Amino acid sequence: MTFTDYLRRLKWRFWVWVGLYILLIFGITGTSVFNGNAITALTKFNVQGFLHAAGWYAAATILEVTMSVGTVIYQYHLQRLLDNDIRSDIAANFTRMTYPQYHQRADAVYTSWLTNDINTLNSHGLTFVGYIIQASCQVTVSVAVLVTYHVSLLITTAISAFFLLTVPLIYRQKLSAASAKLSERNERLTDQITDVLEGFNTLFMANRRHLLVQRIWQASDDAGKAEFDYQRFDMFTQFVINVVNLTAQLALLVQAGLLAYHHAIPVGAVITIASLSGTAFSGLTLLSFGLTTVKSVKPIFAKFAQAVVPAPPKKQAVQPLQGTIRLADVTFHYPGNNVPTISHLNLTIGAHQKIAIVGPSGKGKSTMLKLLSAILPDYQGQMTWDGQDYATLDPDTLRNQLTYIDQAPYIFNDTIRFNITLGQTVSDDDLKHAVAASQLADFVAAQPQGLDTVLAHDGTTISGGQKQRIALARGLLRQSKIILSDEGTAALDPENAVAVERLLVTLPDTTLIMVTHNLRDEIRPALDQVVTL
Ligand SMILES: Nc1ncnc2c1ncn2[C@@H]1O[C@H](COP(=O)(O)OP(=O)(O)OP(=O)(O)O)[C@@H](O)[C@H]1O
Repeated sequence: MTFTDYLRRLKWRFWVWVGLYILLIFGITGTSVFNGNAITALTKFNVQGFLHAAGWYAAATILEVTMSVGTVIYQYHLQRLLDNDIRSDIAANFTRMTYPQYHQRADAVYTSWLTNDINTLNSHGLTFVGYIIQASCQVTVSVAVLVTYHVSLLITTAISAFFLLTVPLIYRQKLSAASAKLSERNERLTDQITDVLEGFNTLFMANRRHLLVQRIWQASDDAGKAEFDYQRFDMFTQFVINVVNLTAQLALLVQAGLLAYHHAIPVGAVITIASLSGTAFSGLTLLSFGLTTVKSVKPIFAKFAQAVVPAPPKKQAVQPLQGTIRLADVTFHYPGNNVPTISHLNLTIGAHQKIAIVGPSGKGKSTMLKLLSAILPDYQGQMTWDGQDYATLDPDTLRNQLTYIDQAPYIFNDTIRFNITLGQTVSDDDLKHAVAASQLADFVAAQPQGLDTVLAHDGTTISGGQKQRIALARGLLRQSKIILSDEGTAALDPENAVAVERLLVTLPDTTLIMVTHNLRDEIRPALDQVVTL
């Protein structure tokens, strides 16, 4: 999608905006014409004509003032629609990305796209589209009116217009490059600020808080340099355009004066021509500047377009597991890692089996759960689900069969209810059951608004164990028949951990694959397999 495509999506609204600009230009041109007419009437001592022109002048001024506000208010209305459109397209693209595709970039980069880049699109894109519309109407109407005074004025206007529109082309490339650099530096600014702020607790405990200032200053200075470079080119382009503009206005004023001196036009017309030439050339300046600036947002759309992933091909829907999941000679490398994380792994997991995966840190236990969840598709060897190759199965429907209880569950800045249901509509009974089974009932009862209590971003106001229990409740609520638990009880006290693990290993008709560093004696007898990586 390009910027023009998004403007097309505004349909009739865009033309309403153009209409408001046309009315604005009628107002601006009207004030120039009636101002001149009033002076011409005065030079002829025609009081009635003077008052008549003054009346029209007042009407044109009211139109100008009203429309100059109306066009801006309407622009903000369009901006809201455009921003929603662009942001939801970017977000829709995230939903099509595979897990590795999404994680190619840091979250802060995406934040920058959705905030900094959208702000740039508003300030350099839509605002300047407004200027282009205004300028195009302004130039057309004022030149048309100018020509009615004397046709020779057209020649001076045409020559000046040529220079005004071509000179900035020299700087267009540089401006585009500066805009691309600015966008990239803004990404880095957001990335570095997010990184250092999220490390606040670590820096606080290590008494290294001064790093906050150092890192934020450095990131700010880098982004500031890029902004400075952009504005430097922008202002230089404006300066050159303004010089040509003022020279052209001066030429037209001299020409109008000479025409009046030779009685080719009335004296009052000199005022109108001076004012109209100001309007026409400031219009051309705006047009020239607007075209250059709007082009500078192109790299932002090019960047978004590069990240677009096509809708995945339709694959076979996954049915509940009846037989086995099999891994045959599976090897997996993370991109850029020299050694494989998983090497020639063979494993059979029967439906309803309870399995523990143990092994030293960094051996690939979590990676194995990710392979089983079909979020890491680039492995060698073969994985099958009831005999069907994972590669032929639709990963979304496969994940519908699973619950993944994460090592470090994410808590949204939303209610406890949302954090458990993730927006799914569930019955109160099911919710209560999931809360009780994950040992959360006391915690919920102690909250001021119970399930409707809002939790802080990333659960900074609750304990690690409480986060894990919320993740467990999420999992139990899904009632899926396969549970993958990645150290899902590691943050719980031994008593609660045993209670939760006991619940997991006794869930009927459920397959459990549990990664653990602490295989408890109370749990071991209930397991069908212990796999050591
Ligand atoms: N996204 C990634 N990109 C590159 N390497 C990764 C990525 N995730 C994990 N690794 C590497 O893969 C290896 C296995 O990681 P994994 O998290 O699967 O280990 P683990 O056995 O679960 O460890 P732990 O018991 O400490 O949780 C590690 O060496 C890790 O550095």
